[in-house]
Amino acid sequence: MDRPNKPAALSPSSTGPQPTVRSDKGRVTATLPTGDSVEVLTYGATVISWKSGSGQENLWVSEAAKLDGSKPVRGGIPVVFPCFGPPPKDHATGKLPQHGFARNSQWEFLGKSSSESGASSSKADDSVTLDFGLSTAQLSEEAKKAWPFDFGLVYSVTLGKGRLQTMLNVRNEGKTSFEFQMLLHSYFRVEDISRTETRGLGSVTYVDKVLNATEHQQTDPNVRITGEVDRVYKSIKIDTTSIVEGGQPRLDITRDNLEDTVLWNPWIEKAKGMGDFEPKDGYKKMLCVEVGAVEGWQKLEPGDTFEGGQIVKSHV
Ligand SMILES: O=P(O)(O)OC[C@H]1O[C@H](O)[C@H](O)[C@@H](O)[C@@H]1O
Repeated sequence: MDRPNKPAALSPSSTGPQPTVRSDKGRVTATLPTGDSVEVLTYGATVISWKSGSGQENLWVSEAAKLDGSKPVRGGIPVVFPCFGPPPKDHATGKLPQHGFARNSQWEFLGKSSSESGASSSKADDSVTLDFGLSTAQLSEEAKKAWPFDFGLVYSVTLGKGRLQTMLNVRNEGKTSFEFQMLLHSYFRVEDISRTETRGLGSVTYVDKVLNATEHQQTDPNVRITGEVDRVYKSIKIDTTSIVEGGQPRLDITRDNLEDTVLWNPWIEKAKGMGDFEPKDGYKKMLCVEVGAVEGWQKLEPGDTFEGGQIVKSHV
C-alpha cells in the first residue's frame, strides 16, 4: 500500500534554514527552524519528547522511566507489536510478553528525509522524517524463538510545524503467513485531567478492561476521565479523536488505516502499583490515546505489507 502524504526526498534546490538531525548514543533528535522538535530512542524506536515551536511538550514521560534500554519506556510513544496486552495462550504470539517485543528491542536508525511541503498541511511547511527499522535478525534469541516469523518493520516519525506523524510499516519477509496486532501507545501530556475530555468516540462499542472486559456502547461523544479508564474502542467511524482541555482543543489524533483506539489512565491505585510511574500523582498530567489494530488479528501473506499510524496536531 502506498503511504499517503509521504514526504518527498530532500530537493537539492531547497533553500532557507534546514531541519537539524543529530544521532548520538542511541538517541535521535530533530529540530525544525520553527523550533518544533522530536527525540527518539533507538531502544523501542520510542519517541520520548515532542515539543511544539512554542516550547510546549506534548508527551508525558514518567520521571522514573528507564531510558537505558533495561525496560520499556513508561511514557512517550512505545510501539506495540505483534500483540496487544497479554497474548492469548493458544495464539502464535502466545509465548510473547504483554505488548510484544517491538518496545523493548534495539531498532536501527535508517536515516532522515526532509520535505519543503507539509506532510498533512496544504500550506508550505518544512518537515523532517526519521526512519527506524527492526527485523527478525535484530531480535533477541528469546523473542525469535517465541515468535518464529520473518518480518521487517519500518517506523517513520515525521515532524512538522505543530504536528507529528508516526507510521508503522509491517512486511512479511517469510514464506508463511503471520497474524499480528499493532498499536502506538501514546502518552499525551495534559495540564489537568479533571478539565480534560476526549471527543470523537461517540456511538462506538468499547471493551472495558476495568469492568471484566465487558462490552459497552459509548453514547456521549465526550468522554471525561474521572477514575481509572482502560477501554478498547473498536471500529471507530470518525478518524480523529481530540483531547480538549477546559473546552479548548489541545491535540487532534487522526488514525491512518487503523480503526481502534485505546483510552488509558491508571488513576491513583494502578499508578501506585507501577514502580516506574512517577510522580505518583502524574496520572493527573497524562492521558493515553492509543491508535491501533487490536480488534482480532491482521493477517499478512508472504511479501505483503501493512501500514498504519497517526497524525497528531498540537494546538499549542
Ligand atoms: O504496563 P504496560 O505493559 O506498559 O501496559 C500499560 C497499559 O497498556 C494499555 O493501555 C492497556 O490497555 C492497559 O491494560 C495496560 O495497563
